[in-house]
Amino acid sequence: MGGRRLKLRNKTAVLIETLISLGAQVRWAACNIYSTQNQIAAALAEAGISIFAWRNQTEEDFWWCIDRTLHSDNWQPNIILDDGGDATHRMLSEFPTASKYLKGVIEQCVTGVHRLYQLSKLEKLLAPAMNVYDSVMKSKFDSYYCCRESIVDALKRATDSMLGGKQVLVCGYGDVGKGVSNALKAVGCIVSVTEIDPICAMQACMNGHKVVRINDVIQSVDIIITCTGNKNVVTKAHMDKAKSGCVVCNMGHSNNEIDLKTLKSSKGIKFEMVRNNVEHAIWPDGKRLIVLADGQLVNMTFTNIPSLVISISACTQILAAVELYVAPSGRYKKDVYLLPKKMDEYTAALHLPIFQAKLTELSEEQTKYLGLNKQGPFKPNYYRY
Ligand SMILES: NC(=O)c1ccc[n+]([C@@H]2O[C@H](COP(=O)([O-])OP(=O)(O)OC[C@H]3O[C@@H](n4cnc5c(N)ncnc54)[C@H](O)[C@@H]3O)[C@@H](O)[C@H]2O)c1
Repeated sequence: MGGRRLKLRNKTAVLIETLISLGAQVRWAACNIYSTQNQIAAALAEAGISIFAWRNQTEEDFWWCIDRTLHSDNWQPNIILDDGGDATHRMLSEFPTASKYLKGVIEQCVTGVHRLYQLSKLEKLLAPAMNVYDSVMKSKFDSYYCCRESIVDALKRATDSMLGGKQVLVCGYGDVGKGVSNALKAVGCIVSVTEIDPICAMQACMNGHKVVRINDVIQSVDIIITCTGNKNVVTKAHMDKAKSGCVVCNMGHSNNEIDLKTLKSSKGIKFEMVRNNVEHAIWPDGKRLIVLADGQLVNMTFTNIPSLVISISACTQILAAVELYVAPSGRYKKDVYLLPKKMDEYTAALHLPIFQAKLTELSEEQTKYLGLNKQGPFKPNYYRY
């Protein structure tokens, strides 16, 4: 099957193209294809990849798509590349016998990673699992560097408004929140941050952001962006208090960081679509909030991921998949592993030539002095980049 080229460069396309070029058979299920994914779905279909996804899926549709991907027509996947853990959990609950063919699970999202560690604690993992979300290259590029650039682009495309001088509330100051806050500050926004973790809160202070509680500032902010990976961070009660014209959007993986479900089922609040993926929520007194992308990832909805980030993510995931697939039995148990440090470094090294970057080589003397191998790994697993 190798060698087929897809016409489009998106994360899924590059991942799937590389997998098929390695001889893998691939099935893809997605939850609610975003507008930017329409073309990619068409390209995948054209290339003969089985896709189970469409827009405006119901919950039932979503599980049907995952089931077709996991177990139908004598299809037995031996590697799951998951994004959120739904496929992994479905395999466990619905098709435990099919999982005997499973050599590994690769998880790329923080929510899915949490779920993997929970399964591991209960000794319920079906196969060795690799947490690529926390690999340095994946997390820094997908979460920090990419979000730092794409939030400005997404807000501009969605609202066509000036960002300078706007009061922005960023909920969560992990890698995504850091990228978002720092980018918006750089274009002149006045950024406040909410955090539950004192270390991240201190980091926000050190970068010049005010650390606040949502209730204390909600009445005055112009833009609210959730980046927590948590649920109901912005509630209906918060939105009741927000000022008219406030933009509400989410950068986290799940669409429940903003409680739009309650808002949409509230009597008296009307929703009006003003353009693709931009809605007004209208209160009986005429107040309007601008809700972007129906609470889904705002950057993914309005912009495309840069090819460098795609390449790094795909590279990390493929290396993890190959490692679990070819590992001799016994190397990995039914547990959750981080990507071996050497592979993280290898991913970085492969991308350095793009920037004409030249690494310094350790001398023999320095190698001995630091107690390292000349070819790496250059840092211990606990090193914080
Ligand atoms: N939009 C994108 O392109 C993109 C890219 C990567 C990750 N993500 C998603 O963004 C989310 C955040 O990712 P991350 O890597 O920054 O995770 P992270 O765990 O590093 O950061 C999340 C932060 O939110 C804080 N938090 C949790 N609950 C909170 C609450 N109620 N109020 C305030 N702060 C709270 C946590 O303490 C943490 O510091 C995840 O859902 C992730 O999947 C999105």
